[in-house]
Amino acid sequence: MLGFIIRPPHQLLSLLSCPGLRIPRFSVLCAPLRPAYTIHRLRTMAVSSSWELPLVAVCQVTSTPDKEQNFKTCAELIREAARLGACLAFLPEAFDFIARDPEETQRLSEPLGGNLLEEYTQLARECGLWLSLGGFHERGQDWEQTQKIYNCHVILNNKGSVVATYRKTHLCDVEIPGQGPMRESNSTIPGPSLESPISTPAGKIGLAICYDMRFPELSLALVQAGAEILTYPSAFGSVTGPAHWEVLLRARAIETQCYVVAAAQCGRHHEKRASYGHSMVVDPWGTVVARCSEGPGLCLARIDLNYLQQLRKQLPVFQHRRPDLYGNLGHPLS
Ligand SMILES: O=C(O)CNC(=O)[C@H](CS)NC(=O)CCC(=O)C(=O)O
Repeated sequence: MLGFIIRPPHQLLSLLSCPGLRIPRFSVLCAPLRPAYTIHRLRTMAVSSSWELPLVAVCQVTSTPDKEQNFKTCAELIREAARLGACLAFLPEAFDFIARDPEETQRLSEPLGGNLLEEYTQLARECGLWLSLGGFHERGQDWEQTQKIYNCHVILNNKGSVVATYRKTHLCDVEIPGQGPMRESNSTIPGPSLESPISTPAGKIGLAICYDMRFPELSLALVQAGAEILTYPSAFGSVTGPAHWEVLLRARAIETQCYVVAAAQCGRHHEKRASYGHSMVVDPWGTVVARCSEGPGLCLARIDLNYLQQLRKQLPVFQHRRPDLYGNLGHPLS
């Protein structure tokens, strides 16, 4: 029987539905993987180990313009993540709201010191969880002059303190037939800098947001600065999603030899906008070790940094680069 086990401990996959009544559609359990999950559990209990690895939760939601309802849905998933033993929960880009137009985006936005972040601070404390708030519509210090926001990825520790912020540097101004135009720069100012990876109980996290995943230079800069986990909280389009989402995330994981965590928006946000879903965790080998389906819910994965180190030794691409031929793609961060 053990011959059938193809998933080593770091590749533990589990998919869970959220029991909350307010969540309209649940993630489905991925049936073919269940036997591997069970057998794997028997084996690792004998050998021990993988259950001590940090567990992370990836939350998938359908944000709407209703901020209060969005908070309730996210809070329910975060509490579920804590009950299941996660140390860190990831929320997608625009977890706070998805508005119908730039005017509504401006009106609903808040500063980092506003009420919404305060509620998340209390939630992180109450649950004892670290939170990746993947894209907050932030009124920055220049709000009065610009009337534009930043798309800000905020990391809270388990005491609720803001320990890192990254403001999306590549804005999504694209026009894809069938998807509706995206003009992020109508409401948003691009962030001025990359941020150094931040130490968390799951590993060193490099911060990015959604459309940033199309720029491998950014992921190389983050890994060269020490990232072990890359995060791409997203609200990915319903046309680009099926074609590009998984391929891009797996490519970023393979070429950087990092875990990639991508919490996604899913479903219909309002009459003009829908997102692709399929939140996932990819390991440094490029295997998708956890994924959500199309509806709201969460999935969980264990992060095995020993596996990451072992792989980087076995396949030392970072020692084989030829900056003499193409320059240093991805400069060291300060
Ligand atoms: O609008 C908000 O409130 C929050 N921001 C977003 O949802 C952004 C800009 S419209 N979406 C993306 O970057 C999708 C990228 C994408 O779909 C791709 O790269 O294919």
